[in-house]
Amino acid sequence: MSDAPVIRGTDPHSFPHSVLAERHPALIRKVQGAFPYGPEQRRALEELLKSAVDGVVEPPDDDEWWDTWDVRRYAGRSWFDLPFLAAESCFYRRLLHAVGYFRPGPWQGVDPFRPFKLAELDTPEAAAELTALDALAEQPPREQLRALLHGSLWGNRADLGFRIQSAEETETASQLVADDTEQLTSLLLGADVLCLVADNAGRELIPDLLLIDHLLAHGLIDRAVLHLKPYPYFVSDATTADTLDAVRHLVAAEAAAGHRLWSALSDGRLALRAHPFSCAPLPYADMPDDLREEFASADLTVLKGDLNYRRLVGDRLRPPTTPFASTTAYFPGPVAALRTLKSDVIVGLAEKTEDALVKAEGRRWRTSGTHALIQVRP
Ligand SMILES: O=P(O)(O)OC[C@H]1O[C@](O)(CO)[C@@H](O)[C@@H]1O
Repeated sequence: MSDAPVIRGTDPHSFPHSVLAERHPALIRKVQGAFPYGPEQRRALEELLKSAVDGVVEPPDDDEWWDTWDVRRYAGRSWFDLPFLAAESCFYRRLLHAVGYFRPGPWQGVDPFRPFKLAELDTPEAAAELTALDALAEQPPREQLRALLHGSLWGNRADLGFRIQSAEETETASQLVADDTEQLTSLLLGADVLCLVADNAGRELIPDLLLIDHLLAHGLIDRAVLHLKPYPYFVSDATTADTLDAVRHLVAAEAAAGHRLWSALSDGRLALRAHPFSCAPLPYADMPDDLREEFASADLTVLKGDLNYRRLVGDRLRPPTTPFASTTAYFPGPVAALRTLKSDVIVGLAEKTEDALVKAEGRRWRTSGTHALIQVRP
């Protein structure tokens, strides 16, 4: 089914079009408001704003990322004509370039999204996550694991890019459209090494870290490898700096998990990775050999979030009943996806589930973030 249509934003009524035409400009405005950038950066951001709305892709000459991932070929084309995954990825690269993130100088390495990510850590929702841990300890072990998995899953709803467009945070109608929780729990209980491919910082990363801590602290796994982005990407995607912020936050909150995670990082039971491919505009099917070997050496890889899901199954409009197992057969080891639905891509649905969703909501269920899934390919 690799010839299923690639998702693009060409249709003005489509979801990708709305992301490119509305979400990206709103994000630039937010970034402009968050820092006292100098004239050069302000000019570059204004140019990007114009280009994002009605311009074309203009790769900067001094950025080799465009060559590394062969996306300079999109120069001169409308953002809306590009494959959606490439359009978004190129947009974030341009945004970082505009604020001088990669250029030697005082703004080098200053994450334009950091204020938003830090604010996430201080929300009542993040605090509630920690309070809930005490009550959880009273539950039977399998129930604890299930609750932590679901905490990590629903934490994925918390990305800032998504909330820029959908202001309301609907708690109603939340449901799993595919639920392999039992299979995932069994796989985790038999695993020594877990790879967790993180998605967002802040309110998503905290439950991810609590899950990892639980697995390590109870001896359910020996080692965890946490895959992060090497630099800011898709607004709230977690980097090493964000992970350290989250662990420091847990330590400051005097959560025992914070101290245990600190030790696990120090003694190597929790290892961090930041592979360049994590910010590539490509599906995981095209991953380089060293990353493939890394995933192959784990007993289980869990991919978090919508973007990772799109990259795992391919950013294409496949029939929703296409089996998850065959779509991910190329992945070099057991793999699981934990994702709230925030884009058109979906596979692995039962026919009656798809029918019921379409009947009740048309297409909205695909992108509203009110539905989620846990899918596993052992
Ligand atoms: O943080 P997540 O779960 O990867 O979601 C990010 C999603 O937001 C978007 O950028 C816009 O919806 C999607 O394209 C992307 O998949």
